[in-house]
Amino acid sequence: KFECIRFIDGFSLPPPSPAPFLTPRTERRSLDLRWADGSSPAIQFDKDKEVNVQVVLRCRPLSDEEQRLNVQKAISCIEQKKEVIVFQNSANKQVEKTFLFDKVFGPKAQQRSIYDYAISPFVKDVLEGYNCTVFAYGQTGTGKTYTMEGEMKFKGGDFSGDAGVIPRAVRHIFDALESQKSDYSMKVTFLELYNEEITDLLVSEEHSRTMDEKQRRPISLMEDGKGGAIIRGLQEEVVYSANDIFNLLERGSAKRRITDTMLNKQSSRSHSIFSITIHVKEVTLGNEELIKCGRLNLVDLAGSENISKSGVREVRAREAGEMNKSLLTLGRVITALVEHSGHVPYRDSKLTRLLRDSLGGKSKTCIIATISPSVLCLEETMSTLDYAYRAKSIRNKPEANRKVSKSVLLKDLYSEIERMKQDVRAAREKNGVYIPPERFARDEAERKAMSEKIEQMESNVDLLRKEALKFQELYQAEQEHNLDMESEIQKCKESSEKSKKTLQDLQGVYNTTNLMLKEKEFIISNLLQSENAILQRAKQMHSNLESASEDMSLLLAKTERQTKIETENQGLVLNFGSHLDQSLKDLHKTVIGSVCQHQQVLRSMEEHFNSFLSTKSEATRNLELRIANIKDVYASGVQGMRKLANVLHKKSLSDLEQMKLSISAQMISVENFLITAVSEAEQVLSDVQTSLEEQKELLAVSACQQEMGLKQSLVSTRVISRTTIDFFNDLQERASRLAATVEENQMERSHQLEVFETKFKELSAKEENAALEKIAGILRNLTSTKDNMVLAALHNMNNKECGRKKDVADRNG
Ligand SMILES: Nc1ncnc2c1ncn2[C@@H]1O[C@H](COP(=O)(O)OP(=O)(O)OP(=O)(O)O)[C@@H](O)[C@H]1O
Repeated sequence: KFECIRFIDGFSLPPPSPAPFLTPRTERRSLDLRWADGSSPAIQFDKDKEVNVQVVLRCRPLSDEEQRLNVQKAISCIEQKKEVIVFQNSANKQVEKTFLFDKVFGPKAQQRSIYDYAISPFVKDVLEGYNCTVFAYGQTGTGKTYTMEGEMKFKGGDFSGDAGVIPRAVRHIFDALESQKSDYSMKVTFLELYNEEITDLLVSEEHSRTMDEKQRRPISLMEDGKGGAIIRGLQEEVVYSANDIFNLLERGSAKRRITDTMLNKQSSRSHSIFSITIHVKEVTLGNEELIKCGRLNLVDLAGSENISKSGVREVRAREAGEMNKSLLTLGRVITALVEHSGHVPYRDSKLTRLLRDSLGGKSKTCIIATISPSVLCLEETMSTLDYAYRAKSIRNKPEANRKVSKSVLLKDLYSEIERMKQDVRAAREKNGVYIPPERFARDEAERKAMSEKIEQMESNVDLLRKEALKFQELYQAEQEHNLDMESEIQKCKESSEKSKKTLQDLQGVYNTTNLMLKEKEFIISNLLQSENAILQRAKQMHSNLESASEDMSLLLAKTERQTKIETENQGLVLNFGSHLDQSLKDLHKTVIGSVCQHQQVLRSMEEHFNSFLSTKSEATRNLELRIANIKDVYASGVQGMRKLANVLHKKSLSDLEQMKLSISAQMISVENFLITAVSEAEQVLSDVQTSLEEQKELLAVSACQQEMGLKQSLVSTRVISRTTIDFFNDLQERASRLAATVEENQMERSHQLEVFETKFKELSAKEENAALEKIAGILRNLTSTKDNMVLAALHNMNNKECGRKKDVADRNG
């Protein structure tokens, strides 16, 4: 009979089985193994020291087949920089995405390098009493089994260069123990998790055949009530040498379920966990013997695969679905750990229950993510890289297991032996009864209590299921309501878009009106300019008239008639000037009035537009605020629902009553939330409608005002143009009259000038003749005077000559 062995204090390690120095023979026993015990009284070194899960990436080379088909590579590994670059084609562009890991191994990396870097340090930690886990994760056919197991044929106890992590770790552990020269014992387990069922890979065919039905209990995973898991019925094999382990490995791995898929000829369809547990004896100063215990878990996960790509059908497709399900749970656990969510869904799959201590627990963990370089596997490669990259952020708090004194271990062992002896005695003495009555009674009581508990739990589960259904319905109703709200929001958005459009149209109308007004202003300024020019001309004409009146007054002074005409003309001109002044004043007033009117219209329109715009923007702001509020309410509602789901989940495990209370409270809160959301939505709708009504009214008023303004401006423009035309007609008439008068005056003046000219000519001719006569008289007088003077001078000169001649004659003679 195989029995479970109790552990000291709920400790997470297997029981202290005899070390080589205690039991020098191989034995096989069925054991309860405890994993991931949250309450482990382990000795804590660096209690608060958290370390990240180490993530190593390995990219395999292209297979012979892929090379033959000339498949393109989409991955580049830069080992020195610990980077992986993925080349993706998106919208005819090549996009590069880079991922950074703790270590990157390219296609040429050797099995030995990976072991030396990723696993070798764990051997020392295990011998120090730590639990360590290495697991390989990746798409089907990317080299997980190759990395973890590799070549498993051991010739003469030695392995080839292709041997993977497991055989290398085994050899390393034995070498280390030998060099330490310490006493130790070692046990191994090898299990397979297939379709959520655990199979022992170390049970030999012969052994399972000899076991009767009762003895062949299925291996079950049980809660230990402290957050850990117990694998009931898993065989532990005590080993004494590396060769023992190699033999077991060959046997176990041959039993793994493999199949031929399109991606891998020997695809593992299950997750496998190979564990080595080592007890090492340590002698303290007081000569007390302590036992250290460490465990190395080596996990080869099934391939994460795309069912259509891997080409599996029917049974295999279901199998792949199960595999993906447990991997999905693993993904959710990683996400929850990375995001520090309150609830980590370890319990959702056996795989995550087994790996609990390795992810976010007290173990030291290394993940080897494997990928293919092929461009055809890009989608799965990206998913593996994302998965592995996220896992880098998981933090574990490694703790070494408590060292147990040898005496305590022996005490436990003796009590165990005693129990077994009792069993044997009972079997011998009472034919057909295999256990002592006390134990039978105790077991019966336990069984009864358990079955009661199971019944109660089942009824609880039913109730919870019903509650969950209710909440699912509530959630669906809420989702529908949210959809309605979303469509309402969409409608609101559309109406706000329409309003924006109308506003833009109005803006356009406003712009064109502005342009028109500017044109009118331009016309008015032109009119003012022409008015100024007319005024100038009038002034000029005025000055011309003044000069003409001066001329006329001159002429009037000359003739009586001229004076009369002048007076008439002056009267006419004065009359015209006053008329002209009056007309110009009228025109000026009309123009100023029209300009004022235009300006008023413009101002009122501008004010109206400004107020309309501010109201509009206020309404839009309010609308946006309300939409944001609704979104917030919606988000908080969803968050509330999520929290509610979490709370329900937790509560369902412990206290149904409390849960009911919480459910009713939550229901009230959900109801309140719904009522608030509905009233909010109604409020928003009514607000939106009122704002739309207001906008409509504003638009109608603005249109009326614009129409009135335009009509007024049209009327005033017509008045201006009519006045201007009248004024020009009047001006033309007056100008023609003035021209006629001026012509008349000119004719009169030219006649007067002609008369004046003839008279002047006559007078001047007379004066000229008189002057000529006078000049002739003067000249005559002057000539006679000169003649007389010449005669007198000649007489004088003759006298003087006669005198000189007399003198000369006197002297001579
Ligand atoms: N780094 C590598 N170097 C050489 N060959 C490799 C490498 N990685 C994988 N291979 C080869 O690729 C094939 C598939 O590898 P393996 O069976 O280990 O993939 P797997 O990820 O375990 O797939 P599955 O999930 O289907 O079990 C094997 O023939 C293996 O020898």
